[in-house]
Amino acid sequence: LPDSCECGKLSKCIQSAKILSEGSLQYLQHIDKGPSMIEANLLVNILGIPRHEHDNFVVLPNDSISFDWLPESHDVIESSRSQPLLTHSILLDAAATPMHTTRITVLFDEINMRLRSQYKISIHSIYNAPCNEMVQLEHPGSLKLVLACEKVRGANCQNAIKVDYHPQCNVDMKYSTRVFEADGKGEAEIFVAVNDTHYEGAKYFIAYYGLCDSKTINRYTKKGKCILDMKQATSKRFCPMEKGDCLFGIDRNLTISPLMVGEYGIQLCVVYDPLYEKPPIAYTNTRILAHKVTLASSSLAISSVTPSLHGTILVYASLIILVFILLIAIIVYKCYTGRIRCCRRKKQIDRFVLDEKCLNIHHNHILGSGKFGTVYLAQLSAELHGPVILDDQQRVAVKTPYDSKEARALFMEEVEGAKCVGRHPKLVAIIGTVMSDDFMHFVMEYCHHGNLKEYLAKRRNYMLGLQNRNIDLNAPMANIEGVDFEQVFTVEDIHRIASQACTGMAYLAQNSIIHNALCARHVLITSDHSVKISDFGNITFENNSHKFELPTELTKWTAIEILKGSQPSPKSDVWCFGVLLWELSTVGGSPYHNTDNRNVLSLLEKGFRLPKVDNASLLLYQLMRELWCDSPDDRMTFAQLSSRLSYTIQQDYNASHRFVTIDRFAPYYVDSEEDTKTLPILSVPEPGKNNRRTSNDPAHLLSESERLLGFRR
Ligand SMILES: Nc1ncnc2c1ncn2[C@@H]1O[C@H](COP(=O)(O)OP(=O)(O)OP(=O)(O)O)[C@@H](O)[C@H]1O
Repeated sequence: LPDSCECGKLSKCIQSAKILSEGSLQYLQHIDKGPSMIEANLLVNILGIPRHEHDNFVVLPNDSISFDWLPESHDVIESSRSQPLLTHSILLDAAATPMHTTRITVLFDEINMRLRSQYKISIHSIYNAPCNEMVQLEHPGSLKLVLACEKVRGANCQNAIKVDYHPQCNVDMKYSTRVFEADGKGEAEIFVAVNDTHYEGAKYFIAYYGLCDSKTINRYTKKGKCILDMKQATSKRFCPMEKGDCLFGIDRNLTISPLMVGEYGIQLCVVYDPLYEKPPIAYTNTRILAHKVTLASSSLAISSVTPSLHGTILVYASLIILVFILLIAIIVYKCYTGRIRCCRRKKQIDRFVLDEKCLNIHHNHILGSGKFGTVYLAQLSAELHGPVILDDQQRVAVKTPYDSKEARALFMEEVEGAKCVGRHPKLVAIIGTVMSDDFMHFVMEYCHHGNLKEYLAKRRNYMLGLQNRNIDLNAPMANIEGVDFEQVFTVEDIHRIASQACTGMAYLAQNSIIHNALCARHVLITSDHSVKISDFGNITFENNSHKFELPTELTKWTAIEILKGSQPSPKSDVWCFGVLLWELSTVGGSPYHNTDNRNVLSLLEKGFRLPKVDNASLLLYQLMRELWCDSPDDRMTFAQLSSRLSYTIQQDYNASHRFVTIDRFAPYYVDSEEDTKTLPILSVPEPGKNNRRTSNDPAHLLSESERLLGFRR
């Protein structure tokens, strides 16, 4: 410590803190916290925090400490479990213990308690009581904790927690294939060769195999990824060679019978845990990446299929062709008898092309404008029965690019992105395009309440109006005369919108699509107040080396690793989702509202995060913080987030007041008007506009940002 360390300057004095590499599980008890929930109290000892004359550091609950399990990313059975939850931490008397000790209480669901063994406890900040100072640790100290039987004081080892290593998938393997005839049917065998020496200590292997679903097309390579749908996949377990006591013998061939034309996929996992007697459960709604087994569609289907199978295939193929011809005949007949009058497609090349005559654009009704185009209200001809059910007025939204080469290029990106993502109830659906040399129109579902950012601002202003009239809707006998409940916003609305947006994002992630621009402005609200994710102009695909260009206007939503130059992943969308949750909780506040884009990364690197706000419960804020972990690997997936959200909503249901509260003086509303607008790409910024907010003095920037982010000075 430098001599000059004083109160108020401690954050500069403290470089890092270590935590004792062991924790102790003090006691374990069943507390009735709902079905199958177990509450555990853990003692955490902290070592190595530098001492100081004012030294009396403590770890405060919530923000300063986090508790994570260490899941394995390729774990096939992980997604449907809920994570352990840090419910509270209590400071123990620091003076009475030789080390700084804190007690935390963690809520496990019973399955996790039985199966999971490794957790990480991280201390992010410490509190110095005499100085009334929160000190952010530059490198959060982390403690890896194994919940092993002997660490549970007073536990009966027979019944204590099992140390468990989950199956690890994506195992190196080689396979060979054989096709043969059995009982007049075609059969195939896949022989798996695993290099056992790599997997010493393996209890057994488990292979999942079945028909390969290659629907997820990589935009750049145009090839599909092989994905196994666990609803249809079969599993088989086999043992490493030498294991005499293996229950399942040593044959490693997977028999596929009867053989069907198509590609097959195989995924191999290794199980180490001696206590893991049963094969891992593969939940039926899980889809896992698999190696493609090429024999099925080429060698097997064409050259090796037996005559009887060949016959069956021929019969099926002829039937399909017949049905197809019949369908075409019906469509042609309907077209010529005038039932599909308007939108007979000229070309069949692009299924999204619409006839201009089908579209009546209301040029005087602008829904909004963005970076590269204007969105108008329009109507489709009543005769057009597209894939999307429209309202009774057949209303749609039509985007038209500004008149510039750059705007048209961005417009085309968005159209291509929208075609790529496919259809999902929580995504704005593309209805079609109308293109000519003179104009370009992108026709999409109409969302009556517009974008979420403006939707929130409208409700916030209405509720401020109620406050002006001294109406407190949360008061037991509130005067609700004249209150328009369409215009108020509830805590339940926060939860509902968050869950619906999460469903849409989970669909994208499941299809390896990264949105890259998730924020309240890009979420639209329909006439029945449900959510649709929009703006697919920035999408990329997982594991794609294509250079990603960060949209600068989204810096404040962008994940830390992307700001540092890494490639995006679904986990970077998870970060954006955290910011979206914050926007919801502030009812449309602007994140880091008074911080210049250029300074966001350095603040995040220092560990600063958006502060907790009143409408977010502790649980919800804890969840947001987990979405803003530095490392994408430490963030949960959208599938996990979805179950965490439902859990949080359930827990918050009784605790929270019904209507959101609005702090009219909250600083994050100051610029929100400005943030709802996006300037057209051709517009020239007002001179000196950016200079208004910031000072060039980095020290000033930091302290100002600290204050704005909610840290006490
Ligand atoms: N399908 C739709 N239904 C109703 N309103 C829409 C629809 N699409 C867009 N809008 C409105 O038009 C506005 C402008 O949309 P647009 O996509 O051009 O820009 P943006 O969402 O602000 O994003 P960006 O400028 O980054 O492209 C939106 O904010 C929304 O209010």
